[in-house]
Amino acid sequence: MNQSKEQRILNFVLQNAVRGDPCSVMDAIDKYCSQKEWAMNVGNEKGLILDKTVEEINPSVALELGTYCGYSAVRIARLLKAGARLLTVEFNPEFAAIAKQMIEFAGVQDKVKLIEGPSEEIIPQLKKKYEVDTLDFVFLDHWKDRYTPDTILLQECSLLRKGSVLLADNIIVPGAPEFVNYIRNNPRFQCTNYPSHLEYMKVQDAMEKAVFLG
Ligand SMILES: CCc1ncnc2c1ncn2[C@@H]1O[C@H](/C=C/CNC(=O)c2cc(-c3ccc(F)cc3)cc(O)c2O)[C@@H](O)[C@H]1O
Ligand SMILES: [Mg+2]
Repeated sequence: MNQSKEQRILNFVLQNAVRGDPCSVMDAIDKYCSQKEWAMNVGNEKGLILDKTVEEINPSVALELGTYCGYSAVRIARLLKAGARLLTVEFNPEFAAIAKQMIEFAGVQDKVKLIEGPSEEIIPQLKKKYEVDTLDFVFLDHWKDRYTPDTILLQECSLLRKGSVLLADNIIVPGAPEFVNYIRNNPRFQCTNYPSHLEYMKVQDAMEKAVFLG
C-alpha cells in the first residue's frame, strides 16, 4: 500500500531533523513542503505571527483544534514555560499517529497532550476529563466551517475567561467568512487581523486574533 503524503513528511523529518530539536523539525517540514509536496501546515511566515502571539500571552493552558501532522503543535509547545501544556485535538487517526511521532521526535511530548476525536466531542470534556479550568490561548486551524460552532461551544462550556486569546488561521484562503462575520460583530471579542501569505505560496492569507472580553 503506497505511503501517504503525511507519512512522507514524517519520514523526511526523521531522516533530516535532529531528535529533540523542535526548530530542526519545523525547518525540515517547511523545506519538504515548500520544495517537494505542499501541505497545510501553518508554515514559517504565519508561524511567526503564531510565535509572537504565544510569546505575548505566555499561556499556561493552550488548545489547538486540528493537529494535522503536528507542525503547529511543535511550534507552540517549544515556546511554553515549564509546567505549561498544549492540548491538541485531531479526529483523523492516521494524522494523529503521524503527529504523535512528530511531537515525540521534536522532544516536546511532555508539554503536549494529543487528543484523538472530533472537537465538538472533546471540548465539553476538557474541564472534567482533562482538568482544564479556563484556556489562555486557542489556535483554530481545523475545518473552517467549524471555527464558529467551536468558538460558541468554548463559551458555552465556560472555557474562556476575560483575556483568553483565540488565533484563527486561513481567514482569506480557504477562508472562514462565517467566523469572521461572527467574531467581528460580537461585542464580547476584540479582533485584530494579521495579513500574511498562504503557507509556501505567494498567495494572500491572514490570521485573526480575537481577545475574549468576558
Ligand atoms: C470535526 C471537527 C474536527 N475535530 C478534530 N479534528 C479536525 C476537525 N476538523 C478537521 N480536523 C483535522 O484538522 C485538520 C484539518 C484542517 C483543515 N485545514 C484546511 O483545510 C486548510 C486548507 C488550506 C488550503 C488548502 C488548499 C488550498 F488551495 C489553499 C489552502 C490551508 C490551510 O492552512 C488549512 O488549514 C486535519 O488534520 C483534520 O483531520
Ligand atoms: Mg491552516
